[in-house]
Amino acid sequence: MKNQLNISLVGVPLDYGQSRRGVDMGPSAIRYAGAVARLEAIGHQVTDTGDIAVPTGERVGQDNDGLKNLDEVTNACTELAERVADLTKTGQFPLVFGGDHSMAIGTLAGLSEKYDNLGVIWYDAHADMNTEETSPSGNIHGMPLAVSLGLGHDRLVSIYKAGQKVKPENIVIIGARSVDPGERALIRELGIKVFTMHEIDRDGMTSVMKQAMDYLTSRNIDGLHLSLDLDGLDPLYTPGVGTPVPGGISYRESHLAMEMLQDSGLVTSAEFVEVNPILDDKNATADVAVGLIGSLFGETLL
Ligand SMILES: NC(=[NH2+])NCCC[C@H](N)C(=O)O
Ligand SMILES: [Mn+2]
Ligand SMILES: [Mn+2]
Repeated sequence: MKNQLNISLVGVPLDYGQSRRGVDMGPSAIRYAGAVARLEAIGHQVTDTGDIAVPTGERVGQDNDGLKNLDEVTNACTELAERVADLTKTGQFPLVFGGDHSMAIGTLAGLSEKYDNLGVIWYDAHADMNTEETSPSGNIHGMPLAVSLGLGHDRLVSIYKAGQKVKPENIVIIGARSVDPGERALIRELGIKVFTMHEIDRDGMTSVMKQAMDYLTSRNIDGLHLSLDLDGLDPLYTPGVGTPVPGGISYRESHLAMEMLQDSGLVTSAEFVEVNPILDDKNATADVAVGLIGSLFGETLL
């Protein structure tokens, strides 16, 4: 992605994957923070394809099999998968704004249309690898990585097409510091590569990103998706998230990570999720998201 890209934005105003209202306004907040102008200033061609349809108004969702709002999440992810698949077919770079992280089920399903061996960087305080059996909350935003591995409720696993969308050995989690017991067991069982805050503290972000990218290129990935949950950063920098966890990645480390991804030329799609303007401090979290987008897409200081 060194060169000028054709970037297509997709908004996913989805808050049904968790219990705190307001994250449905994330895509607007990121747009208001100037995402399009920032990308155009770098020289990219940007098309905003608008938002995925999500029911608004008083919450209508219901629990099914221990999953909150299964219908609403399934419907939104199905539409998103189709939109993302279409964009990859026409050579567009899909850049998706959320919305709660359950939307990644749709993004990854759509990407599986083009990529047989997709790499995924999951930048997050959480592993998002619960299933309805292990989830402490029933919130689907804690499950998208498990679902994309083919694990979890059949209706979620069969969104867009049946089965696994991403291989366990092609995933790298960065920034983890809140992992549930069932997720820990699954990480061990599948041998998922995780750089927790411990490795970031001990080795530094430069080394962690080098290791992550060396690992992924050794898997011969045919594309790389960045799924960036704003709660991966310390809530000091990104207070507008529904599940903040202290002791997170710093602002500087995050910019460095984005710059290293840009330099690698590996990234073929990205999503920025969990921006909740109601919980935010004067759109600070969306501002950080747009700054990181700038670094990811080639903005330089000089
Ligand atoms: N995308 C997120 N913010 N996920 C938070 C998940 C929290 C917790 N592990 C759960 O399953 O409910
Ligand atoms: Mn998270
Ligand atoms: Mn997440």
